Amino acid sequence: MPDQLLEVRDLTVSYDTGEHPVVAVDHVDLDVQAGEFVGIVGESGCGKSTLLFAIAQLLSSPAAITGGSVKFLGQNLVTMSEKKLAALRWRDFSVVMQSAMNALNPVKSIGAQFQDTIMAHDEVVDDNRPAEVLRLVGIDPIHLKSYPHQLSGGMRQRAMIAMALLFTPDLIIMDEPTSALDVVAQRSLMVQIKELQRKLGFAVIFVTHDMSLVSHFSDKLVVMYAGQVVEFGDTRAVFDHPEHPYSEGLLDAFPSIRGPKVPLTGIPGAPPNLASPPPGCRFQPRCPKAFEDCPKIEPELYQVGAVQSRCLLHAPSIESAKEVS
Ligand SMILES: Nc1ncnc2c1ncn2[C@@H]1O[C@H](COP(=O)(O)OP(=O)(O)OP(=O)(O)O)[C@@H](O)[C@H]1O
Repeated sequence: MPDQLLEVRDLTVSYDTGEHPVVAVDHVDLDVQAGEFVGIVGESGCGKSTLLFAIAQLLSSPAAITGGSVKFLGQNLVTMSEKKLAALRWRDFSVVMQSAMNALNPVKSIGAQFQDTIMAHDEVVDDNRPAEVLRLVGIDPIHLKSYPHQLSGGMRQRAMIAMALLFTPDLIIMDEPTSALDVVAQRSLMVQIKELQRKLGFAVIFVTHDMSLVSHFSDKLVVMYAGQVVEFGDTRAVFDHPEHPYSEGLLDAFPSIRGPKVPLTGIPGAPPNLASPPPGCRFQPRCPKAFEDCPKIEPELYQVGAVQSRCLLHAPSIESAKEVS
């Protein structure tokens, strides 16, 4: 398998809401290598879920991809027929969304739902595979006969992850899979996802609000703000030395579990309305480091050491940034 699994380029998604379309994903680039764990963080409404849905080609009206490409193992999913996509989904990449109760069919047993997924693909699957994947996520295969309501919230999320593993995909896309669980169940599910990832070698794209989860589990970190990637790099590098003032604000807004106790400082104000984002840098109205050029120039992602940051403070020169803008 080639190292480069996913290559997202210039991806733009709009919600057509009439006069002013909401551009929820704005020219996003993202690379995921085989076996990598990529976390995506950002405040509510910054476009994280829309980005995941766009990557998986699961958007529905009024949302639509208005530009860019999503190459998975070299094939552009944006222009692919629904039939080809259906063959790839679950087999080569799978998706686990926020609430398993909504994703699972309440009137079918877990086993029947696994069979439906298997039947939808022309793959030969060992009869024992459903039991095997349930065991992998720590559920007794006896529960193949159970209905979703007979399982706890944590077990339902595990069952969804088991389903996502049926064909041992190369990539699993997860949208806050642990958010409905209590903190202890969250952590144990994350540890299990990480162990499975190490064992089976799949890559993960993981959206969360929880900075402590990404700090422990993801290799790479994407920080989104107002539909754009504002910082990208190795998780450790971003946590140790955030280069974008928004990342800094996000990190300062979360308590450190083991570090010294420091007062938490939130980010003042609220994210902008994406139908009419502020001019220049989208974060400038809330940014403690904003200066006079920030409302005038749209920053690009600039390389700063090992990370990329969309902040004019990192532009090689304001003159060159002006030219691009
Ligand atoms: N059906 C819709 N019509 C119009 N705008 C929408 C619609 N759904 C989402 N949006 C807008 O798209 C933007 C991105 O939403 P999205 O759900 O992707 O953000 P998010 O970062 O995943 O938020 P959360 O963390 O709360 O799940 C938001 O500003 C939201 O207002």
